[in-house]
Amino acid sequence: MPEDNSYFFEGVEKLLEIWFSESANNIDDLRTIPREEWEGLLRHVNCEIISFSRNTLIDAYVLSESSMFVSKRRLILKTCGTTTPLQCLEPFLKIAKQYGFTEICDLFYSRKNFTKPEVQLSPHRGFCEEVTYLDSIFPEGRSYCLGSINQECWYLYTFSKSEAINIKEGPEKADPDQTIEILMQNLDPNKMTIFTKDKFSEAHEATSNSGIDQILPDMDIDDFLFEPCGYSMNGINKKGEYMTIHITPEKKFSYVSFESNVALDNYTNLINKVIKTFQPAKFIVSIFANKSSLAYETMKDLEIEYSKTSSWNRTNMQCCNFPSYNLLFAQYSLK
Ligand SMILES: C[S@+](CC[C@H](N)C(=O)[O-])C[C@H]1O[C@@H](n2cnc3c(N)ncnc32)[C@H](O)[C@@H]1O
Repeated sequence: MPEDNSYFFEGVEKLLEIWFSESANNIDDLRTIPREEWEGLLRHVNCEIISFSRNTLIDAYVLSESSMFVSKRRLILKTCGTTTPLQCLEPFLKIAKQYGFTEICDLFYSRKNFTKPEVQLSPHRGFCEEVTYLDSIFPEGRSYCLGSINQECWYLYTFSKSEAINIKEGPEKADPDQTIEILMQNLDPNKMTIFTKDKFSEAHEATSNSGIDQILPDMDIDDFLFEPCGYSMNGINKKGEYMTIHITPEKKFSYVSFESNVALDNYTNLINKVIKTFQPAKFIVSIFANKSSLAYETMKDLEIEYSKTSSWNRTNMQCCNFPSYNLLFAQYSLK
């Protein structure tokens, strides 16, 4: 790993998820947007495609800074470092329109607080700047901060068409949707050496040695090991679900993120598996579920309060009810 004392990499990602309403003819598909268009959009973000995988339901891109997933009417763009994902929003909406998608039904932009906000580029130099930028496109959008504003927190901006037109019950027949994110910091240095070129020359060796391939075993994995260290993977399964893991192993600013939209009625086992695999000293969990999701009812009672004999302290827990989604946010640190 780099010995240079001044080197810093911001592992914390900016996560943008956009859902379009079904197009007029019902057959338009974001996956028909050609690769050159995506490459052009990613130039606005300051990152590039380094690997690609797909199945019949989802296209998955590993990026130089994290990942992008494209399905029929949903885009997920997750980028770390000093990337500028909001810079591609307007050009993307223009391109999506040319491919039949004129109306956004849900938009989520979220991120944890940065370790070094001062190195970020506009419009990401602070959450207020990000909100001002998003509000200029979505005057009906709303912004939130969960956790502690003066310590660790997680920012969220949402826009929902049902909210904008004041339909209190939300969309009647939305596709089931849920997303779990686990953002981990201060990781076990021994575990982190797995994600260096000193230890393994091939990404698949790091994937199997760490146990990443056992977290959700039905996923087809596309993985990448950076020089001299750093790791990214996308997994996709036949149901069109995805998982993605990104690892910044450097001891001074270690960070790992796990994200998936796998449908489960209870996420406790998955959270336990992820935590065991990476052994962080602190982490936050967020779970979104819409009304059609298996998780919608159960997540309110989700018991991610580890037993008294475990080594985890839950330092925060908040639940929010949005018009069409429930959100659970919890923060843990070692006792
Ligand atoms: C892109 S990866 C994963 C980032 C992810 N957001 C995370 O969870 O940390 C970042 C790690 O790869 C390393 N790295 C090495 N070469 C890189 C490159 N060309 N671009 C981005 N990161 C690189 C960084 O130092 C860092 O440890």
